[in-house]
Amino acid sequence: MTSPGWGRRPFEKPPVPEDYWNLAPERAAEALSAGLTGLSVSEAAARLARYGPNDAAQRRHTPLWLQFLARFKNPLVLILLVASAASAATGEITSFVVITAVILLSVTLDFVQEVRAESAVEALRRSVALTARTCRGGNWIELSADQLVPGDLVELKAGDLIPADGLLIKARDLFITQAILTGEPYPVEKHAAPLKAPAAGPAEADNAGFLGTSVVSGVGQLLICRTGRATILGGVAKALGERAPVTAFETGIRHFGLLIMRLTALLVLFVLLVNGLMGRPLLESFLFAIALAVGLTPELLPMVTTVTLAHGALRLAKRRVIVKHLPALHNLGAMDLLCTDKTGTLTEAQVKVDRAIDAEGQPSDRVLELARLNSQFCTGVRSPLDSAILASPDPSGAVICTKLDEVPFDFERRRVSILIEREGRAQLLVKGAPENLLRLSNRVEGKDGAARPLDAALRAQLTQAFEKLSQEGLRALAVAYKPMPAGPRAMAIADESDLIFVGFVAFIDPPKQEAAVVIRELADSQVGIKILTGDNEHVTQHLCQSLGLDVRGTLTGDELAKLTDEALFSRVADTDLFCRLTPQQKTRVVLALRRAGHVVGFLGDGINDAPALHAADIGISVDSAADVAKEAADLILLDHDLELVRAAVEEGRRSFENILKYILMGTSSNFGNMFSMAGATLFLPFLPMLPVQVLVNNLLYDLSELGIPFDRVDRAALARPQRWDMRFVQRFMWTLGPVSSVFDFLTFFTLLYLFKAGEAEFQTGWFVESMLTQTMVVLLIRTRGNPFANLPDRVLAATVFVAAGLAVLLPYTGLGRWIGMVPLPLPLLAAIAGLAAGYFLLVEIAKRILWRHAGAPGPRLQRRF
Ligand SMILES: Nc1ncnc2c1ncn2[C@@H]1O[C@H](COP(=O)(O)OP(=O)(O)OP(=O)(O)O)[C@@H](O)[C@H]1O
Ligand SMILES: [Mg+2]
Repeated sequence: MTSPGWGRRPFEKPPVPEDYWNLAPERAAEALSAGLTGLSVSEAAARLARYGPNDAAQRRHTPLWLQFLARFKNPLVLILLVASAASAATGEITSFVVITAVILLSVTLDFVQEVRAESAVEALRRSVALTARTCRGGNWIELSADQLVPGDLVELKAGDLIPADGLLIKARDLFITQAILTGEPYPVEKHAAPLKAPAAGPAEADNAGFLGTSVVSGVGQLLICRTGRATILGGVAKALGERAPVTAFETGIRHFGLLIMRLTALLVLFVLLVNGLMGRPLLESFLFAIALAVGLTPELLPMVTTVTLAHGALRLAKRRVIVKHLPALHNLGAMDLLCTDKTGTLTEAQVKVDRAIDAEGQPSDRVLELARLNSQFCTGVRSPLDSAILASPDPSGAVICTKLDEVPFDFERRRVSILIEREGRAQLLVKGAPENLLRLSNRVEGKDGAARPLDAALRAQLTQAFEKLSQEGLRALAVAYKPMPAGPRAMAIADESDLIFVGFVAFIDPPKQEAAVVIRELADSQVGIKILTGDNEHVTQHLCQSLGLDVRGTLTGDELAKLTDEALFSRVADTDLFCRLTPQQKTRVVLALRRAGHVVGFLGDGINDAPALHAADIGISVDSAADVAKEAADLILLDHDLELVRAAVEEGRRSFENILKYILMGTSSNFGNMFSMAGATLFLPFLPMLPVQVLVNNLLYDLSELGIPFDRVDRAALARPQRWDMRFVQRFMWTLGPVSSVFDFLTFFTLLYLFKAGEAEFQTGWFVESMLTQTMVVLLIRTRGNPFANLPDRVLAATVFVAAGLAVLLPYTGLGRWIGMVPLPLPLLAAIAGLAAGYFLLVEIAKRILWRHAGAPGPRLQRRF
């Protein structure tokens, strides 16, 4: 609802050079006229006005009256404006007044509804917007990231998405993934020290942090130098965070719009031609043709779509689900496959240490002590495993040692290394996935503390011990260490070799029984589940067993790495468990599933889930997730509960169905009426309806449809994924359109030959008949089954009956007379009622046949990438 500021002063460029990373922090702060202690509240406000908000789109809020005026740029409204001017110029005051009223009413209606819907949704979106810890007026506060300005000071910690571009003024073991900028998947370490040699580009600027990159581990402080569009990423992506891909439903709606436009053009030309040949007055023919075009256009479609989606989003918000991106609801309605992670979704995420055992399988305090030191010093995202280790009883009491360095956890290595100094000796402590640690070890520590070689037999024995733990459903981490030479106080990944294996820490994480119930419900409504996890296959299989889920096929990351995309494509269908996946492999699986024609949802909360969240049709995350995951998601669950996903799927299907109702109405009843109107010009000696009457007719029809976004939806429509099927819409149109026309011609016949109606009476009679049938028929079309068993929502019932009632009463009022209507005799009204009843009966029969043959959701298209 905002557009780039119209003719207003553009935002200023930030006062630092583009290669500000070559400046010392003090120089940069000076250039920014800020200190290194943050801004005052008033200064920040002034800067926000000068440099603009920190979002890539940098939109100024357009005043409401300008937004309102902007609607008059719509071609349809322009045609109407021309028509009203033409009427005024030729003295057709009645037409002029009615057309103007129609324009004002429809524009206002549209505007008010959309503004209300969008501001409600915007408020929801803001409630889950990214925040940054910022120093303002000497206090550290959590601030919405779009409020940041050059000169602000921001704190960074593991899991954060960097909110703008800036210079690091503090950094401790700070590792940042810059894949989005440089394509480099591994995190790079950043320092607060000035660069030794000037850096040519951001890739070499090890002292700067950039918008959109994420903190893997460590902590830091960033002096914000450039915000919004002045950032590197902001310059590239005009609207960051707004997911551009159009949903299949949106494409469908566009095709539908084109179809209607073509038909309208044809019909209008036809009418103009016929009237011209028949020598009717030019202005009147023109106005009539215009009125037909207006009548045919589904002008409320954008409003109905937005209001329906917004209504769905608000209902979901009550159930604690936030929709960040409205069209995502379409995809939710179409989703037939949900990929999910394990921890927190299928388990309670209440991880506890079950036992710690040494290489011989005996309980060992030493293992726990080393694990605890490792967890205590690691600065990466606090994993539930670390929290569990730190929460377990401490047998050894506080050990006195200092941390020298760290190589943080990442999902490729699956381990954390900490270099410590203890009693004057340097030691490397490694904790991570057992397979990986066993591979890196060449010795084993015995009970006596002595290390002996790790031979093949011992290796097999340890692998077996690990598998046994996993099969019991216990997650396990291995612990290993290595004495380091005195001197160097730093370490690198290369040091993680020739380790001494010490033992395992095993964790329990109780399965979430409710999840199994929801998974079954999802299966009943035709949404399949696949589990994509970084954990190993034994634990995951055990978990599925204890939840009573039967799974077909398991694929591990190692196996997956050997498959080509084609081979993977042929395997995904009968594989339900994907284990030990790296973040990139999660993405590969999602893409393969999409290629197989599925509409794929992905639920995950970790940094490692972010790429797959992006790749899926619908990314779903939770409020407590890492920033990157939240940012990549379309849907945020405020509670980590699969039931919310089920509710969201239902809501997606509900909005699909309600939008479809409007479209089906437009293609059948409305289309049929306008079609007959054009046809009637062929043989009637006068216009079948006056242009103003057509416009009023259209206005009342619009009024009757206003309740559609709030309507109830059949159970049958919620029972399976909803896909846009243009062929079905067309079949609907070419069946119900003619049905409507048949009755229209029967009405003509009745009026002309049975009642010998004159021009005004004919036009009035037909107005009433067409209004009655057009509006009331929604009560039949809105449901796939028996309309008496599936009653409409109160709002829709009210709009329909008010519109129909107004249509019947209008001829008896002054207003009716003014637009050329005459009161209808009762027998004629009765005949019209009879005709309408016949029409409803035929529609009901045709509708049921159509739906019976509608078959499964639309064809599964193979997608190309
Ligand atoms: N804090 C940690 N220290 C050492 N190793 C870890 C740590 N956290 C995770 N790992 C290792 O990395 C593996 C993958 O991590 P994790 O299980 O969290 O992946 P995931 O894909 O997020 O799983 P899930 O589907 O359960 O969310 C773990 O199985 C474990 O071996
Ligand atoms: Mg996870």
